[in-house]
Amino acid sequence: MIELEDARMVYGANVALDRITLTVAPGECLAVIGESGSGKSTLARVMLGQERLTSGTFRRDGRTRTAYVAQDPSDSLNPRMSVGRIVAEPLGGRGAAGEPVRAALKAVGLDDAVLTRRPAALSGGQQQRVSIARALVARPDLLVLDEPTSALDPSVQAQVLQLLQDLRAQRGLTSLLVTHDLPAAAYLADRIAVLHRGRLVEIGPSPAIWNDARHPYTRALLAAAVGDPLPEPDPGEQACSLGPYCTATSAPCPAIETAPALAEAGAGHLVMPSCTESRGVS
Ligand SMILES: Nc1ncnc2c1ncn2[C@@H]1O[C@H](COP(=O)(O)OP(=O)(O)OP(=O)(O)O)[C@@H](O)[C@H]1O
Repeated sequence: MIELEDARMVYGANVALDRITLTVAPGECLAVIGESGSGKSTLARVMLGQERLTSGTFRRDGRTRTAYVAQDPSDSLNPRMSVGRIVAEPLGGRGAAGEPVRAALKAVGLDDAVLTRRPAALSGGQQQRVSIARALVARPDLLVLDEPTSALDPSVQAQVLQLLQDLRAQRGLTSLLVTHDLPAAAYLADRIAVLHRGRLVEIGPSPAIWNDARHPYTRALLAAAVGDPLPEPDPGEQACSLGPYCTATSAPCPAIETAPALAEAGAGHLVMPSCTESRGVS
């Protein structure tokens, strides 16, 4: 179990994470979605143990092995190294043509012919498969995927998502998927956490978020994902400034600043209160 409790990360005047409480259960894929600047990458770095929280608690077993798949394989793969050496990196660079490397390549659908090739000789989809093989080779306990398909052609994105889904099923991987791609999150993840300006505004099982999103910000993300116009605000349910239709006169909406943090509860579907609820207006 990996847990964040009341986590805050502050960089100067920027609050990247604000009172985040959530868990990732063994074998679970938790997706974290939100726009650019919402705090997703910061959360990923904390989960990888690369950064310490400003306040709050991060708990995971000290022996947890983590691995990371970056957004753009052309940036993350060393162009001067062979595929075999790249995949062997987490093993200390040993065994570039050894069995673990071959097995990792096989698991991502690549054969031994790629072992001696340089990344530039491969397609974008094959390069991302190489970075997934590198992440898997040392059998991590937690895999962090940062926008793993967004640098790929749309036709290849579906194949890589399918691969990740197959790997989850075969290996029972525990993973954190960071993305702004809500359909990808709904496809791959068991649960989705929605971040806005560092705050957790909604969290729940993927089908609940996809079919029954409650927070106006999540609804706006969904509408954008499927190319619909933004949903009309419901006058009976006033949004907060985190949604597109808050009528608060100051931004960010003071109601949101003081809204209680969501205390994530297992498989439950939790939503940050709207403005009116937060202000106690009936
Ligand atoms: N090292 C840092 N120093 C200063 N500010 C930072 C740092 N890292 C993140 N931030 C700020 O924290 C906030 C959250 O950034 P973060 O990169 O986590 O968001 P994100 O959702 O991952 O965005 P993107 O999708 O663009 O990567 C932003 O306001 C960002 O400018």
